[in-house]
This record gives sequence, structure tokens and C-alpha cells, in this order.
Amino acid sequence: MQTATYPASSSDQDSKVDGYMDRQPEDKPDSPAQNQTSDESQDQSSAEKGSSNNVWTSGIPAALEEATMTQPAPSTSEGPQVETMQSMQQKEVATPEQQASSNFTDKSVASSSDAASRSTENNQYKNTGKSIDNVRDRQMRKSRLTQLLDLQRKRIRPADHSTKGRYGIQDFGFLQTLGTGSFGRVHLVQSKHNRLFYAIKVLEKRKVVDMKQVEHTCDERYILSRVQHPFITILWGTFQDAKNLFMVMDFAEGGELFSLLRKCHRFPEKVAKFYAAEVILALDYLHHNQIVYRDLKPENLLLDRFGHLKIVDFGFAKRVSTNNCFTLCGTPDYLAPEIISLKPYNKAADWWSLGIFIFEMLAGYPPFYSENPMKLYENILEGSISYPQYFSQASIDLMDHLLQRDITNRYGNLKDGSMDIIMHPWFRDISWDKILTRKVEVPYVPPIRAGMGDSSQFEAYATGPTNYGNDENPEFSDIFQDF
Ligand SMILES: Nc1ncnc2c1ncn2[C@@H]1O[C@H](COP(=O)(O)OP(=O)(O)OP(=O)(O)O)[C@@H](O)[C@H]1O
Repeated sequence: MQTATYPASSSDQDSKVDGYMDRQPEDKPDSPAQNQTSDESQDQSSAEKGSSNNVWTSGIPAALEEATMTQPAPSTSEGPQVETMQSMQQKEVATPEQQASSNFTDKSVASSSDAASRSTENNQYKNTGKSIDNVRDRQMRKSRLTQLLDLQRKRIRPADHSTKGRYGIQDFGFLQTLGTGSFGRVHLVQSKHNRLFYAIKVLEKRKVVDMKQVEHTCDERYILSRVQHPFITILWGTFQDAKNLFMVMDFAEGGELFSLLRKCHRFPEKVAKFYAAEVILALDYLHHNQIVYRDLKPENLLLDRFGHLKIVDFGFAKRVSTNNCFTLCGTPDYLAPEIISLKPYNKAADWWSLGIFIFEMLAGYPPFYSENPMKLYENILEGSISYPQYFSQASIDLMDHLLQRDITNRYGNLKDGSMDIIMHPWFRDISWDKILTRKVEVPYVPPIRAGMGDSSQFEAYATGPTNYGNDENPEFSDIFQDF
């Protein structure tokens, strides 16, 4: 996995707080393509073709019924893959790598367009403020959005849906390493049956046990086997051999948002808003299903072939009721004050991390950092934030409401829950239904050959040990029965 490098700081992901690191999966796709509905193909195909609907300018359309997500929409299913390949090939003829950059690779372009957009934002914010949405309009928007979100919130795979043993090592050809983690690595693999590419996360059972991460690992498998959301990776199946656990997931071909952010230095407001919006919908979904994610950061946000986000790494995700989490986990820069203070914490911690995430996208570095972890924690607890002068007023207002040390004042954790964030003026030009249905013009389409096992957006790793599949003397199979 990559390590963030911030100005005058190091936020090494490996230097996470003691006492956590986990992950693991389970289940196999006998044929993920079979699980796709025609609605999904339509959805994806319209996203591929680049809908003419523009998320930045449209209002709140009525088409709730069109939010067709009765089943997970696997990006690796055959239908969309064929279309994607065609569309990607066409794009390649026109523009290969440059099409990914326009206002990204050239920082001066990014800054000037950002300045224009910021000025507009500030004017709108000053001139209209909350008055642009009079109370009645606001109530109507809110109720339509709530209806829309409720449709998605209810989509959860059945508890008896088993991912266990659906695949085995013999079903896949193991290719290069895409990333490494605390307990193993993630491989690009190709199914020997349908020839499609997937990502398999491999966890060494012994390491998981030694680092006391069994519960986290089992939670990760369980949670990923239940959720179904356009911005959350799909877990197709799990299996195990004598020494390892395997989780078969969609291959998010576009690489880490982290890499894109470092390449661009920082994102223009519109771009940051787009990624923030996708993350918000995913967090809203998880929270309504009583799941707190606990590890939001750009390294855990991957891009699919279309340029939409996929949240990966549910190693710290937890099922919660209210204030029942105590574990010190997460990544230092993104830790909420209540976690550092070892107070019980809840979903509000994710909204704090969202504030950090928005800041980091806009600035290129997080609001709190220090080489020294203790100093970092002090900074977080002290909570004084210095916003760069180029931040818009609306963005600062939102971050102020998210980065509240007192959770009883923090947006996302108040009476209206995530609606306070969704309805915030910074998101005024976002059409949430189009975000949710992926009918938006994405700011960046990864320059990849879709469906071809193209791992060019990932760091190159020495392949590492792949002596998987040994079933002799199985270890800990009683502990990992669900895999
Ligand atoms: N579905 C996927 N598609 C493509 N790449 C992936 C996928 N899942 C994970 N990766 C890559 O592998 C890396 C490590 O994955 P992940 O964070 O899930 O592992 P981990 O063991 O939990 O890591 P850590 O211990 O650092 O939290 C990711 O940062 C990403 O680069």
C-alpha cells in the first residue's frame, strides 16, 4: 500500500495506531455476470456512454424509480464489460492518457479554474446563503432526497447469502500484486471460467490471529457479504487454504484516489465535491444499516473503470448500535478526537473523517499532521484548523460543522443526520439522484484498457509468494469457519 507524504510530515499508513489492522473476505463468483440485472446493465451502460445529464447544473429530478439497484452492479460482469471495452477503445483512439487530465495534471490550470469556481461559490454563498432555499423548497428537496436515499438504504443482501466456499484457488489464475496490507496482499486474478478479472485479498491466518484481528476480519467478511451499494466494492466469495484466507472482490481498475490526489497536488472544488458526494452516500448507506466504517482515507477509495469510487478495506468496519465502539483504530491523521480520547464513539467518527477528507482533497494535505504521533493527537484534540485562503466560504462552513470536537455539535450526528451534510450549501449544485445512479459526468476517467486486466494504475510490486492452495495441516479453520 502506498504511503502518504505530506509537506513537513509523514503520515505513514503503516504507522497506524496500535491495536488494529485487519481485513479478510470470503465467497466466490460462480459467475458474477449472472447476478447482473438488465437494469444494472442499463445503468452502467448509460454511465459508460457519458450521460448528457450534468450533475453540476441539474436540479432534483423525479426519477426515483430509475434508481435501479435491486442487485449489486458488478463492474466485472460480462455485459457491461463488453460495452466498456468498446467505449474505452474508442476513447483511446481519440485521447489516451491526456483525457484523464484536463484540469488535473496542470496545476496552474487547476488553480485558475478553481479560483473562478471559488469566486462563484463565494458569491452564491454570500448573496444567497440559506435564503436561496426558502423553507418550503428546502423541505421539499429534503423529503425527495430522503425518499431517494431510503430506496438505496434498504438494499442489503440477505443474511443467509453465503459467500463461503463459492470458489477455490483452482478457479483463478493469480497475477500481479495490486497492493499490500498488514496481513497479506491483494492480487489481480483472472477467473478460469469466465476469463474476467477480479481482485483477491489474501490474509495470512497466523498474522490475523497473532495481531488479535480475528474479530475484525470476520466482521469485514460479514459486512462485505451483506452490503450492496454503487460505491462499495462487491465481495463475490471467500475461501481458505491451510494458511490463508481469500476474499474475491471486483477489480477496481482505476487505482487509488490517493495516487490521483498526489499526482494533482489538490483537487478543484467541483472535483472534491464529486468524490465527497459519492463517499457521503456510501457512509449514509452504511450508517443506516448500523455499520460504522472507521477507516475513511484516500488510500481506501479506489476508482472503477468509469471513474466512480469504490470503497475498499472494511477491516475496521463494525456493526454498531449507538455508542458501543471503543477500539482505537483508524489512520492517525483521520482519527476523531473522541477515538483518541478513548471515549465510546459512534458513526459520528466517520463524519469527522469526512471533514478531514474534504480538507485533504482541497488542500493536498490533511488539517492535522505531525511527524510525532503524540503531537498529532494533541493537535487533533486541540482542534484548531488553519484553512488555506483559497478555500471557499461554503467549504469552510461545512468542514467547520464536520470537524467539531463535540459530537453533539457535529454534522451527520444531529437530529437530521446526514441530511445536514447533503443539504449544505456547498453541495447546492450537486444532483444527488444522479450521483447515486452514476448518471454523472465524472471528473476523471482512468486511462486504462478496461476489462483487460490492466493494472497500470497501481504501483508495481514484486509478485511475492503465491504458494497458495496447500490444504495440508489446516490452521485455525475452527476460527474462520465462515470463509
Ligand atoms: N478491489 C480491489 N481492486 C483493486 N485493488 C485493490 C482492491 N482492494 C484492494 N486493492 C489494493 O490493495 C491495497 C490493500 O488493500 P486493503 O487496504 O484492503 O488491504 P489491507 O490488508 O487491509 O491494508 P492495510 O493493512 O494497510 O489496511 C489497496 O490500497 C489497493 O491498492
